[in-house]
Amino acid sequence: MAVTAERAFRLCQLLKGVATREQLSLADYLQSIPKLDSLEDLPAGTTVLIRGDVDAKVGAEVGQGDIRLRSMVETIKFGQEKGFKQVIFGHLGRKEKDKPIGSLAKVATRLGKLLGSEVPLIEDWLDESTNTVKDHVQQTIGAAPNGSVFVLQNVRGYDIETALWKAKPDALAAVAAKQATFADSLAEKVAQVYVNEALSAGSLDASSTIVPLAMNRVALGKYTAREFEGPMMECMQAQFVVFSGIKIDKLDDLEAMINRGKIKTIISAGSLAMALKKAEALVAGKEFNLGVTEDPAHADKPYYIPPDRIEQARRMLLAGKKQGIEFVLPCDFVLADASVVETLKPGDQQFDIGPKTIALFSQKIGDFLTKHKGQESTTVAFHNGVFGMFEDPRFEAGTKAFIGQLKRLTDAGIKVYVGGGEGGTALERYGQPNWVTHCFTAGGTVLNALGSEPVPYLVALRMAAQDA
Ligand SMILES: Nc1ncnc2c1ncn2[C@@H]1O[C@H](COP(=O)(O)OP(=O)(O)OP(=O)(O)O)[C@@H](O)[C@H]1O
Ligand SMILES: O=C(O)[C@H](O)COP(=O)(O)O
Repeated sequence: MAVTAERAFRLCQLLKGVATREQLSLADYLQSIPKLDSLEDLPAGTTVLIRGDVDAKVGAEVGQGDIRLRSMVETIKFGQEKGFKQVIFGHLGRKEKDKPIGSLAKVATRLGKLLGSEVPLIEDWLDESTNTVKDHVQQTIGAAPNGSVFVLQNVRGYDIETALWKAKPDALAAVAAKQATFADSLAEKVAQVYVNEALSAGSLDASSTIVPLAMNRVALGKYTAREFEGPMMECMQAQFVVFSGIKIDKLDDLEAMINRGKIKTIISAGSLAMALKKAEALVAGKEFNLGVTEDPAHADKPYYIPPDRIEQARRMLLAGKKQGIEFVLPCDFVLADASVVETLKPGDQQFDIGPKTIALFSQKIGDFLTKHKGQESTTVAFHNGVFGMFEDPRFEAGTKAFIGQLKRLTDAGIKVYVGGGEGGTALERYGQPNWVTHCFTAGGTVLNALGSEPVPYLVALRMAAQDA
């Protein structure tokens, strides 16, 4: 089915929040999107385009840096058994000024190893002057035997992929028209069946949003469907939530989780905690200086927290307290010179929680365990983010210590889930996989699913499935 610029425009409006979205739950999205097994009836030789989770830093040995690739194997094997010709496409990293975009060569090689078959990489596959697929792609796939698997070179090498990211409302129609051409060309020259097996591809990329609209059939891959239906649905019920990191827009996700009414305890650090700390002081009629974090001279910095976020934090605190939620916030901080302070002065910046906070968090975990004694098997904890600039050993202590606390919760019988992203990296660095119940292979997607915004590719797949 051709996308038509209007349908693409409609989807772009929904994704950018310009048009009003239906209020749907994660379960509603999952119900409306077909699963991989729905493609059982397709004959051998059918070409299937797979949006794959190829954003992986593949290490030297199998098992190193390839967890996202391994997550795709079951779905690809299903297609191989059916005799489909499968074309995997997706992104690796982001375009950075003066740096060449990453190549998927290592990813294709590792996928080949995991599948036990050759996985050729198709280079130079898009004509950017027209946003159409080059003819050699069709010829290569056409000549390949059934069961073949290909990888298209990094889709982010082409500007069309991320054209929606920064598009302003008045530019949406033009961007949608170009992306519709791209999607239609993939449908005409590559495949009319599309599978999303890219749990982490939560950005507004054309490959995971507009492209499915051009397809006759769409489906959610086995791993992705299972992750949403199992662990993600369970995290919706989390009573214990740890939220940290530097991105202040995570406040929206935490607010949505609070409004769901299940949370009993929130431990926070990083920017979110700074906003909550300030809000807590304001509610108590006190002052708490955030240092450079609230200084408008730093408004262009990632750690800057604007006044409207403080107001939001105040609203969240009040709503949370009404529900009986306990907010556990840092009481000391590590500064740039590694000194530890309990209050910040103008000009100060915090890079980690201090030792008193580490002890406080440990004590609060103990309190939580005591309170939930006997109910451990039905209690869920969700952990997102890191407590400081942990990549620098001077500021890793808070993050490192807390990974041990996750083990403590798991050992007590509580189900502990870790959102991917930096929280997942910290678990890898300071702990063992079995210290938690499950670690997601995605960060942003998990926050979207649990938080305030729907996952863009679920919105797109639902629309594609309804129209197909
Ligand atoms: N004071 C701080 N507290 C927390 N993180 C900080 C701080 N200062 C710098 N950072 C950096 O912020 C990054 C983590 O924040 P971010 O909000 O991006 O979390 P994340 O885990 O990547 O999120 P996601 O799970 O959404 O991918 C780390 O690279 C960390 O070094
Ligand atoms: O690594 C990730 O989190 C995903 O691949 C998404 O990457 P992006 O934030 O560059 O879209």
